[in-house]
Amino acid sequence: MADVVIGLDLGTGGVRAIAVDLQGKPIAQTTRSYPLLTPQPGWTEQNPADWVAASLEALSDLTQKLNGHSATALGLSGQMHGMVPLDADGKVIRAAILWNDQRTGTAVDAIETAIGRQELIQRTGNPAITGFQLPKVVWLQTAEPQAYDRLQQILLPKDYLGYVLTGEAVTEPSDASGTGCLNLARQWDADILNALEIDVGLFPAVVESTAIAGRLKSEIASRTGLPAGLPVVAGGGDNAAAAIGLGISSSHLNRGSLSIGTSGVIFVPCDRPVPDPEGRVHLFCHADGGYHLLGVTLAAGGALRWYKDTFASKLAFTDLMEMAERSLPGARGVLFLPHLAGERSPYLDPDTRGAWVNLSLAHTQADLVRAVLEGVAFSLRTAMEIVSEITPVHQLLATGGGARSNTWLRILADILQAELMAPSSEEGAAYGAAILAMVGVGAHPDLEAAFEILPQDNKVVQPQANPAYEAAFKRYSLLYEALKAVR
Ligand SMILES: Nc1ncnc2c1ncn2[C@@H]1O[C@H](COP(=O)(O)OP(=O)(O)O)[C@@H](O)[C@H]1O
Ligand SMILES: O=C(CO)[C@@H](O)[C@H](O)COP(=O)(O)O
Repeated sequence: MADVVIGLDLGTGGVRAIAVDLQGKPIAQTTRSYPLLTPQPGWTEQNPADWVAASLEALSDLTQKLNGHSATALGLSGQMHGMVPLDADGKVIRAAILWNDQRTGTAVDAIETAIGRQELIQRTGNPAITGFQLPKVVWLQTAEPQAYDRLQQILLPKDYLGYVLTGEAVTEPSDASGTGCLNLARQWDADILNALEIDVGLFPAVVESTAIAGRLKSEIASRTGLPAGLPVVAGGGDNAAAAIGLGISSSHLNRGSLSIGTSGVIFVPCDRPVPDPEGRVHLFCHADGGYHLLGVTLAAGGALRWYKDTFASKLAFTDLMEMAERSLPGARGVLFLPHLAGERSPYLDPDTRGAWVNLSLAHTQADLVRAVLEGVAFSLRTAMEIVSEITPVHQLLATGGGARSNTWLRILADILQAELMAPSSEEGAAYGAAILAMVGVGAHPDLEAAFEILPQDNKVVQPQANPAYEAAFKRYSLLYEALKAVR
């Protein structure tokens, strides 16, 4: 039977593992979920042990579905910006703090005071941002000094999993650039770290995204059914990996991606590092050696999951989509500000919160849930307008759990006024991780060659003009400032 390559994405809601043959065809996939911990308002954490258990279960389950195919490599992707603190024995010191945690506002102020906002943007592409890893390290220094004193290594979520799988601790530029202390030359910025009295030795070596990070340990092989010594490729942060899986690279400009995961993301590749001077959207390294801009809505799919868990726990996401169809474009006047976890683009405000406005006795659940879908789209349109000031984008390939819904894709296309292309099978970042691994082990000579095997059967959603959305977007754009007064 043919060889396959495995891609594993350590997402926020759970892990997805996929086996892909060398012609790009998905052969099997598995998922496992794990809990999101919120020990205090605005805090989000996960236990790395839960990631490891779920990943090993998913890999073992996947191995049993290979039907004679043999795995020849494993590529990694995962949620960005998390902090996994390890002691001298490589043991986890405390729960991981995640990308959408908002406890580090004071640390952000301290970093910008020490370095300067514009200096940070010029060096790293971004200002200090609460969800990034560096503010978490600064927070640990003062809030948990005993833990900080034990610190010997700081890893990102997917890189911690790679460390467990191979014993090697490395990272790669697309994820590392989301820490806030990797400079645009793809090196840890010693000046920034020295100014904050943080030892640069705490951070792992940076290898290329297609580099072999290590080889599967025999104890992991016995627990998963994968071969000992299997090459594990460094991979990419979830958005860069998802973009690679869609063939989005710095050598094909004006074609970006739209991811509706827990977060909502507009990803636009660029061939040179041009930051937003106000830092309203991110500039990160891409997994192809180039760069990309990223507009982020922190609670996108996460806002819909919140709605489901809070108001409709017995319904499936598909039921909620049908419900939204029973309302009208513009949600019959109801607006939703999706700032349930604070917000990144464009406000960089950890303290902003979500809201429904313009409710009346005539409104129904259908209007409320549609307003959530439209509010996420309005938020992403705000980010896309900023990204387009720097590099125009005409086409977006859609990925993430939300891209499974034709209802949400239609709303997104009409509000973003962009042509959306959705792959027939929504594999997301895990698929891109498999593509990176194929290049890493030489199954394809480079990414351009690997892009030739990507599925082309995308569903196209052309934007339709809708005055209701244009009027609603004008009102939506006033909400953030209007609601500041009532916090
Ligand atoms: N059938 C669906 N229709 C609409 N939205 C969906 C559907 N399935 C999942 N979602 C949305 O996708 C989100 C999960 O997307 P995913 O890419 O798996 O997230 P993550 O990588 O953050 O774990 C869910 O929170 C939900 O909001
Ligand atoms: O913070 C960002 C990007 O800057 C998020 O994209 C996280 O990487 C989480 O991704 P999802 O779990 O929402 O896919």
